[in-house]
Amino acid sequence: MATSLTLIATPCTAPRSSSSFALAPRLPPRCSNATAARRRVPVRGAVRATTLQSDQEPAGSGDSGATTTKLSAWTSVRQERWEGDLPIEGCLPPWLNGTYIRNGPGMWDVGEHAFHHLFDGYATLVRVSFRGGGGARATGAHRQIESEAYRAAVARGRPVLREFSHCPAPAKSLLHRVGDLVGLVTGAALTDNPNSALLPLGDGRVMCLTETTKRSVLIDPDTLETVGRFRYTDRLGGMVQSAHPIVTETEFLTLLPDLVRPGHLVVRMEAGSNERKVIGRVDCRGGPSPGWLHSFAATEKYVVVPEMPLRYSSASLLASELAPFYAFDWVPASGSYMHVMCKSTGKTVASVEVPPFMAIHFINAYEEEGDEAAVVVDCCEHYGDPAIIETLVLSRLRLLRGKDVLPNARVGRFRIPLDGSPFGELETALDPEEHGRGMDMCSINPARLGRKYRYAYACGARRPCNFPNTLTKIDLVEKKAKSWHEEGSVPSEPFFVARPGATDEDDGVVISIVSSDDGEGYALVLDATTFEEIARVRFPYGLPYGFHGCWIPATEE
Ligand SMILES: CC(=O)/C=C/C=C(C)/C=C/C1=C(C)CCCC1(C)C
Ligand SMILES: CC(/C=C/C=O)=C\C=C\C=O
Ligand SMILES: [Fe+2]
Repeated sequence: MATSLTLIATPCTAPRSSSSFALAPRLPPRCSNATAARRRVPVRGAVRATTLQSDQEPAGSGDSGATTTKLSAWTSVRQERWEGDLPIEGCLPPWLNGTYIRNGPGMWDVGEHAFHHLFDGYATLVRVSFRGGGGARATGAHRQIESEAYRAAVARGRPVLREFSHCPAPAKSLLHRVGDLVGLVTGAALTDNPNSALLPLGDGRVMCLTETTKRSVLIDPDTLETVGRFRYTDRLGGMVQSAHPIVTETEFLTLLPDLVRPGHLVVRMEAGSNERKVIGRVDCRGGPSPGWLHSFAATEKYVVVPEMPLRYSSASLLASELAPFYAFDWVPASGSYMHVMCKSTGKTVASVEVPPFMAIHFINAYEEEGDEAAVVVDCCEHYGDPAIIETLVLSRLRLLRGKDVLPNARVGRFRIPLDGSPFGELETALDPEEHGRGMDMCSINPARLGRKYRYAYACGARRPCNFPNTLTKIDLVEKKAKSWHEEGSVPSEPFFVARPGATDEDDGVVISIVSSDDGEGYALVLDATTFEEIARVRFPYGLPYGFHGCWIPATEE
């Protein structure tokens, strides 16, 4: 593991104590916001880079009521590559040995171009490696993923490929227009910006991907370097995929939406292989194209394929124009469905109509046996309303801090009967007031994947707010939630890491990266049982928001 500077951490101090030092980054970060000034603040002999107030923020808009904000969550923190030792406040558990990496957008500006939507940002990795116990230490790193989309944008000073909310202007010459058309039909004009999932595969490789099938990349989890392309040896084709394959030690399961003949291929790839094999195909029931499928769920025996009324817009993709929801149309009359495919036979064993739903992230699913055999599927459900997509527009995130404009969300629980009934149920798993009616960016104990489970960790809301601002532990049995909140701070997905040898479902820690109101960035470690803070590990500068994390346990030394 490369580290650039000497350690000045003071392990096992009280949480939030400031008895440790920030270190100078190898390259000082630059805030891309042209109006933001920067200064270097000496901290006990070391230096800390701080983003000063951006005038994009209206006075008095912070949810702390302050007139200024230094929050870095929605700013491009320009950091091609940074590595360093990180001071620890609090006490890391002795067993916490390994690397947490988070992927997400983090660079929303290139040249003169400023992206419009949270999902557009170029993929940015942030790593914290922990060694707990007596000689506790933590090291950090921050690096851009070198996708084709990112490299081309940096070279040309503007985005070149289609991103989530951005379509490049059509070419001027006839010859180039023909080139554009070929790019649209083949999918070559789409981004490969892999800012969604970060997947340690069963064979040790670490993959980053987005929803286009164009290119997924492999990264080095120590240096965060982009080491190459993940090349599939099959010829399954297609333009889009789920951003959240379900990965275990032995396999990689994913869904490939078919935009031509509306349906989904359910595919599996064995650990160590580069070849996806088709398990089966599910036809869509509503039209005119498959529902957006950012994630899905699976039980031990079945794969659950969701079909919601926010549907891919083929016209938007072929004409390189934005649809009402960027690449999607909201078609409520087309209905909502859930399909269940048996993993071993590829047969669809249930296909039911369900109440209208809107879900980006599925939490988990499990089988219920007996006379009323069913598949239970949980998701972060936005009350069948696609408004959440618009909530994630960057100007709204920056300008509406402290305004109560975050749409309500809940833990939606589907019950899909396996007896041939035509309808499935959708209920609210616990009173949404328990988590402030905000709910997204979830994780569970991976040992409970596809099995009956009790706890989910997610971002909830302390209102008023325009974005989820708490970390919440949901108890689906007691129907209660415990929350962590810090005024004005934006925490990212709480990621559960089990204590080695644990048998209780919540025996472990939860890690999140927080961008705080005072411009700081730190990794927060909560005790997953009590949901109390046990440590924070500070970066010497503020960090941008990010989506999803992963954990790579240290190998024995
Ligand atoms: C990060 C996240 O939650 C979602 C990202 C989705 C992306 C980048 C979607 C990209 C797409 C295009 C650029 C055009 C084709 C359709 C679609 C896959 C939505
Ligand atoms: C950040 C987010 C939704 C927040 C809703 O409250 C969705 C991110 C999706 C990418 O993985
Ligand atoms: Fe996601």
